[in-house]
Amino acid sequence: MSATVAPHSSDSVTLMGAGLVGSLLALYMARRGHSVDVFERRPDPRLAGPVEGRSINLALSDRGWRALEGVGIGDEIRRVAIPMYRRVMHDAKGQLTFQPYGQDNQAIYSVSRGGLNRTLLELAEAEPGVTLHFNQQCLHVGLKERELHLRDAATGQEQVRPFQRLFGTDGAFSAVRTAMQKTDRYNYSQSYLEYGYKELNIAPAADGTWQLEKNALHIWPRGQYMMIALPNLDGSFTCTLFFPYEGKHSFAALQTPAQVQEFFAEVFPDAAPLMPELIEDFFQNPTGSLVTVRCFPWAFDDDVLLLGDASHAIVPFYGQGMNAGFEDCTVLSQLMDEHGNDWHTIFQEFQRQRKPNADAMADLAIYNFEEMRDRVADPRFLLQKKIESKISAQYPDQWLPLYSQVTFSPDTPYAEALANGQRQERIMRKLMKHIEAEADFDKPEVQELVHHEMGRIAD
Ligand SMILES: Cc1cc2nc3c(=O)[nH]c(=O)nc-3n(C[C@H](O)[C@H](O)[C@H](O)COP(=O)(O)OP(=O)(O)OC[C@H]3O[C@@H](n4cnc5c(N)ncnc54)[C@H](O)[C@@H]3O)c2cc1C
Ligand SMILES: NC(=O)C1=CN([C@@H]2O[C@H](COP(=O)(O)OP(=O)(O)OC[C@H]3O[C@@H](n4cnc5c(N)ncnc54)[C@H](OP(=O)(O)O)[C@@H]3O)[C@@H](O)[C@H]2O)C=CC1
Ligand SMILES: Nc1ccccc1C(=O)C[C@H](N)C(=O)O
Repeated sequence: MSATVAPHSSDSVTLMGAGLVGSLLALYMARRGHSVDVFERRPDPRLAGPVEGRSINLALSDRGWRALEGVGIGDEIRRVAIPMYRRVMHDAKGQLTFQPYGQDNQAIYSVSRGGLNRTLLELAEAEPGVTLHFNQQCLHVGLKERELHLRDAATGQEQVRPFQRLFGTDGAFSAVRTAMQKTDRYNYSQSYLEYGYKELNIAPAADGTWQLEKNALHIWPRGQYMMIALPNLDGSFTCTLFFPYEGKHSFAALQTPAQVQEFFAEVFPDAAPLMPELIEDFFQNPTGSLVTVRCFPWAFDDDVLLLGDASHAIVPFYGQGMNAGFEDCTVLSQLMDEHGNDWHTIFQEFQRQRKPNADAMADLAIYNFEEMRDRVADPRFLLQKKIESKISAQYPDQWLPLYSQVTFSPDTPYAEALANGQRQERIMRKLMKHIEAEADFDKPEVQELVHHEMGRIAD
């Protein structure tokens, strides 16, 4: 798709945060002819090199692709993205089972966070009217005065700058949101899981190839915890251990190199030999916390709007946080097409449309953690998924699995996907009482029940 959107105006806009959403939004705004100033607390990642131990790669799916294609950069990113067609589950004996994500050619894509961010910044900076200001930490926002209080992280120098219209894309711990939280009747909640995450690494083989199936997302489901691995272009995999902070199997219980080595050899026996730097990684990489942030409103007057994690930080288990933030950019752009310079309507409509979807995605993300760490190890669950894909093949217009609605259906709002998924789950529970094997799907009583339920969905 080609670069889009005719400019409507040349308002001056300010973005706080040049992460994934901020750098994409800068491109969207610049392509509309706005002059754009972007402030970012970190140094320019194009000069600083990769930051170790911080979500190295991400799963990009259709909502994200749509937003990238909206500014004409889908193909460029696709060239460096690795398709993952299925889950591969590793049991405690190293035996494998498989679960496809969708139809034959459907995949989620592993992309480098740093690479994607750098590409977006490069493209944004090449647009006329875009100025990137790195090492600029927002200390405070004067909402009523329309002032930014910034500190230069390199020199320590502080400055106050006016803004005309501000977009808060400064992530889960947003300073722009902090300012809004101090306004009257502001709703805010944050909820931490009792789990943390640690990024580890599976090395490439000596010839630079992948030591596990390349085009898959790998899961070691262990009931109360799990490890996952996503492929990188250099033949390595980035693994993430999602693990309780406290308890028998927990970060607290693994204090010495010997304890870590022994634990991995026992519970991840096929992965441990592929992780030569396990001990260094485990003790040097930080343990990240996992938080869901909900807040409302997202707009302050017609002057300030939150997007991305700043307004809806979710736990990472569906691989949708960035995708949802990119979808924010798509929706905002559509609203700008519809309403021109009427920022009041744009901001109000944006938060009205997006808030229920962000809330639904937050719930789905928590739900997927249980599925990934526990249910995928259950043969009944995998059987249910096979039966569900048979229903979907038989009734393609009436039944799309929840995972596909979230991941491969950018026209289906998250809230609608969640509601459909809950209804489907109720039907599957009824059906599975009659099913012991895949072939049972063709039994007359099962077919009759499926037919009956489809009739009710259609009504
Ligand atoms: C372990 C993990 C795995 C994940 N995996 C996936 C995945 O597979 N797929 C997916 O879609 N999502 C995933 N996510 C979620 C994804 O990382 C986020 O949703 C996404 O990064 C949000 O983008 P953002 O631009 O809103 O925030 P960020 O990417 O965090 O960007 C915010 C930017 O603002 C800057 N900033 C912060 N505070 C200030 C300040 N005071 N002043 C100036 N600048 C500031 C930050 O330095 C940063 O550059 C994952 C998250 C985690 C933690
Ligand atoms: N939903 C979730 O569970 C999580 C989401 N994320 C998202 O992932 C993306 C990348 O994150 P990453 O680069 O690793 O970010 P970091 O974890 O490096 O966080 C960036 C900054 O946020 C502040 N911060 C970090 N953790 C906390 C906390 N628990 N409470 C208050 N402030 C905190 C710190 O600021 P300072 O140094 O000033 O204290 C830190 O330097 C971001 O989008 C973030 O929004 C990140 C972690 C968890
Ligand atoms: N990127 C992630 C990061 C952390 C945890 C999960 C993911 C996933 O993408 C999971 C995938 N959507 C799945 O359902 O198998």
